[in-house]
Amino acid sequence: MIDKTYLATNPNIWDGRNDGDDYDLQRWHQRVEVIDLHSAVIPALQNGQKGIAFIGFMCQEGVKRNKGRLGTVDGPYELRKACANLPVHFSEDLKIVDLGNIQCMGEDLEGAQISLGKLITETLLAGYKPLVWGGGHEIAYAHYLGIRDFIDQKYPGKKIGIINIDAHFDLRKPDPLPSSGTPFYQIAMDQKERGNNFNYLVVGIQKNSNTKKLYNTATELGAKYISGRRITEADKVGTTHKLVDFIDKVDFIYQTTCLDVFAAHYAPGVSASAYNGISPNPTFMKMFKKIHKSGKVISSDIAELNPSLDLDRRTAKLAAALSFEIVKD
Ligand SMILES: N=CN[C@@H](CCC(=O)O)C(=O)O
Ligand SMILES: [Mn+2]
Ligand SMILES: [Mn+2]
Repeated sequence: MIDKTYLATNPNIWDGRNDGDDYDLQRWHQRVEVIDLHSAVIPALQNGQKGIAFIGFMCQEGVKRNKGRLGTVDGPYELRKACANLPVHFSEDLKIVDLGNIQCMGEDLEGAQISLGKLITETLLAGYKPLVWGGGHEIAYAHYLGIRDFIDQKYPGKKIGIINIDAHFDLRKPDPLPSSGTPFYQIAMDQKERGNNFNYLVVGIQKNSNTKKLYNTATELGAKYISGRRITEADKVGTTHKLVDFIDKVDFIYQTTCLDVFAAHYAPGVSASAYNGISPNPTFMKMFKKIHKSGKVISSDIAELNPSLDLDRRTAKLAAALSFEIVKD
């Protein structure tokens, strides 16, 4: 299953404060089992046991092709460090594994996307819920390939819905190459070829971050969106309705978060930082939890962490906080 793009995680990353071995004293670094797929297979889950699998996507080729600021290749490393000290607030029998990383070799983005997709399919087939840490938003096309192939094998005909929390549509047409700005266009074309609807909801869209052409493409492709300025308590009823309506119409959800959806003071460590991005306040977090508690999310990722632009590890900690909500009971 693995090839030259695979790089196992150094178990030393998963280290931090140790308050003791009792379950209620533990932190993530005491629970995460690092698996080196060169010498081991994805561990089997017991009957009924739940599993979360962390995977890193060490890649910035898509951001480079999209003329962005480089640094996302180091995102997975910083994200693991930011998660290591998180307290354990999940059931004692939840299995958490770190399956390692897929790296982009040179300019071979397409090869890395295929490898990541295969690893995600295998992880899903083993019964785990993947949480993939990027990497630029080119992660999304790879992630989709992995989920699509899993659904084809296990649940043929079931509908995939994508919820992208992002300031951007990322619906550019490859010109000529795919990049971090094209993944959802690529997915839309693939779904079309298969005779399926493109079920895509973007949460956090900013007018000053997307051209008219991108809005038109979104309309043509039947994409739905919720503007960043609507993620407020005052607009809660309308946004919740839109969200629930989308969730109800699909069978499985792939949830992806592009960290540049957050305002620059919360998320300075991204290529396309935004002064007017959304806030990770309780209104947003409730919405985020609503998606993840729907029971339909089979896989998720967090993209665009660029540690070289981060301040005081703020963006990494925000990404860790989102990971915490995904993993928590
Ligand atoms: N993944 C990011 N996509 C954005 C980047 C915008 C920017 O760099 O300003 C896009 O292509 O629209
Ligand atoms: Mn974005
Ligand atoms: Mn994006």
